[in-house]
Amino acid sequence: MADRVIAFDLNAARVSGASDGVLPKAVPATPSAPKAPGRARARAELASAYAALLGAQVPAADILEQMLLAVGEATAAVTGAEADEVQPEHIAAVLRVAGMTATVEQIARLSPGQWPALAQMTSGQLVLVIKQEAELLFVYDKTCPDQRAEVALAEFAPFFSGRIIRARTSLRQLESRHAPDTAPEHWFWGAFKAQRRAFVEVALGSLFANILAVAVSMFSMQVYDRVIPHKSEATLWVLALGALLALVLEMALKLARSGLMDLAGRKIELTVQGLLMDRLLGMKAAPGRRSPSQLFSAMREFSSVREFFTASTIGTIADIPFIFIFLALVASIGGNLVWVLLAGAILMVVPGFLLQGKMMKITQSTQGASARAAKLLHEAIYEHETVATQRGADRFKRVWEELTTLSAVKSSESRKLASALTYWAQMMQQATYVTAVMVGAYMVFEGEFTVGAIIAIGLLTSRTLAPLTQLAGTMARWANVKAALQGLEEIAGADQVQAASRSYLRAERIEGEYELRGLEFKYDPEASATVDIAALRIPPGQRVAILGSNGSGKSTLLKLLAGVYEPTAGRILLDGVDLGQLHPRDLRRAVGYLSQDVRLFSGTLRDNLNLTQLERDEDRLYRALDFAGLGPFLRGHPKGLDLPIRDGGEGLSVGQRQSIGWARLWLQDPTVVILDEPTAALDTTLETTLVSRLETWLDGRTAIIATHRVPILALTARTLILQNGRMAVDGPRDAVLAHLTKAKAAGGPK
Ligand SMILES: Nc1ncnc2c1ncn2[C@@H]1O[C@H](COP(=O)(O)OP(=O)(O)OP(=O)(O)O)[C@@H](O)[C@H]1O
Repeated sequence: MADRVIAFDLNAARVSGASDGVLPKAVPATPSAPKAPGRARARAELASAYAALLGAQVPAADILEQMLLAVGEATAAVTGAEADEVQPEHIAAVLRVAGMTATVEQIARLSPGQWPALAQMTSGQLVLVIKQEAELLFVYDKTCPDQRAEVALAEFAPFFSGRIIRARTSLRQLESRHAPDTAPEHWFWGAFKAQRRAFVEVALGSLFANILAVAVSMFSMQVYDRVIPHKSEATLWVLALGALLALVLEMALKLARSGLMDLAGRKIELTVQGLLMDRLLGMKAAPGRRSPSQLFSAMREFSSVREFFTASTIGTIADIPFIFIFLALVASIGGNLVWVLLAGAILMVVPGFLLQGKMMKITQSTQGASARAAKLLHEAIYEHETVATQRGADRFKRVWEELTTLSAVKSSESRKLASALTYWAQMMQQATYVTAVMVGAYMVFEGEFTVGAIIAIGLLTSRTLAPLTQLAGTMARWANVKAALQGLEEIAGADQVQAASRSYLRAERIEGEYELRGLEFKYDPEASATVDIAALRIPPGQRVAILGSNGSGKSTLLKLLAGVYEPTAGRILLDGVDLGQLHPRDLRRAVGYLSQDVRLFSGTLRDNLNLTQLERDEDRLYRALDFAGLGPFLRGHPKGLDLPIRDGGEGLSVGQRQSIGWARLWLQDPTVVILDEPTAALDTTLETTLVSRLETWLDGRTAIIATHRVPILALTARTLILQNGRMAVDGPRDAVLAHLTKAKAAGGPK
């Protein structure tokens, strides 16, 4: 054991490398201890090794990001002290995000059943203990040939704090690993399934509430048939008290039931809303997808789904099965009279079923018109300047009036139909009552029936049919909800950048070698290809400029290379791996994309720079701004990084926005940079300064730049020219430029 390297401080530079089998002295962790910048990363590597031991492949870079997020949430303050803030609780939280179940535990003594786990030493260091055999511990040590070292328990114990982070593979993870073909739960009804326990309780509550509800009709029957003829006051009181008690119990049960339903409804709503937002954010930017305004209004329509599935609807549905209990009761009291009720019940709901198609049509046109109106409103507000200066107000007003008229007419049609259905159901309920009493009266004439029985049946009729009146109202709203669900279904079922059902290749580091094979991309399947490149190779670290006239396909090609769009045909390989195979997280980390139009979001400038929320170092944010040429402006600004960015991303000039794009790119520090006209909005002074900084910053990075600017061209070594999406020229920059100048001088095509 003399030659092993003890890994007790794999994650802290200060004592790692203790060599001769003697345990490092415990270093008390003091708040003033010097910062260890690599420590958070080392902890992430250790957690990644632990996850791998449990069969989950989670790159350290992912864990590091999650860790910084967890630390950020915990401290809520943005400071530079990233390293020492990573506590076992944060690591456990990160392992949970990776899909495991993880806890931090205090253990009294070391026993084999506890491992593998991360053990915290008295110095605060973490050690990955793989297993325990007799008096030996096997600990992870990446410097050993088989990545493990043996340590005697007696050597380990004095430095062990007693705290461990223990993770286990969750059932969900086991399922996805070993039974990946199981059909995933439906995005909406699946959330209901998860609440089935609550629904069983609701059904039980409904059963008892409905049984108790019979009490009033039984009370009336007894009073008319027994109490009144015998004038027995005592019985009257007993019966009345019994009926009152039943009513109070029924109310208590219904209250409890609606509380349960509210809780379940809230949980369902939160799950579904979270899932929809995940799907929306994770959606592939595929051409032909629903337009942003359609997506926007589909999401807004969720409110009608939420309103529908409130306690009252669920209560109505829960009461429906008990109609049969009441009918059985009526049959036992009134015999054939039950057919009257049954016929009434059917007549009450049939129109609701028959008119569903018509309701659906009206709903679709109402929703279509209101979605278009919402889009128009959005444009009128956000593009107000263009509308005003280009004298577009009249057109906007005309379209607005058309849409609002259509939507008003259609929604009033739908309201009329809904009220007609409800009134019909109410009328049928009353008509059934009248018929039942009439038939009952004939039965009294025949001597088959008592007066009490008629009273009881009258009450039971109202009771039996009441849920159906509510059902008619519910059915009138169902078309609306169904249309909303269909819109949301498209969001929930949209192709995702990271599909849950497949596994991706993980790449800790991407060098940046591109290879295009038979690449083709079409926005419109009917039209010719916007990009069509048979073969192209870009070695790692090369700087390539892409030239071409407007609409030649430069931006589209860059989006394809950045993985924003997927090729319609052919392949794009990055470091020999198809872009579609690479894990989206690794791709996004390694490939920086600066689009032509840099977008800002409402919040502060800090929020806009730190979209990942991983940046905890204010100094780094300022250095990024310095790189992008915005440093002096913001240092002189009274609000600095807290400069508010208004709704719609207003608050900075177009050039400043492009600088923000550069600052974001600098913070991301990617190995591949894809830039679309990256200095088009910058003034020449800033462009020159930036280009001089890029000389060194671009070193070792693959850069693919669409540009018309000479200073940027000077940074590149190779020039590609696109013509109608095809590669017209590909060669060394100077040769291509010389050729272009000659062709221009000769008056030929550019
Ligand atoms: N989202 C889109 N949907 C449909 N067609 C599009 C879309 N974006 C671009 N196009 C079409 O694809 C073609 C190439 O556009 P692209 O933006 O790639 O050109 P570009 O070379 O970058 O032009 P520019 O120099 O003006 O930025 C154009 O004819 C354009 O009409």
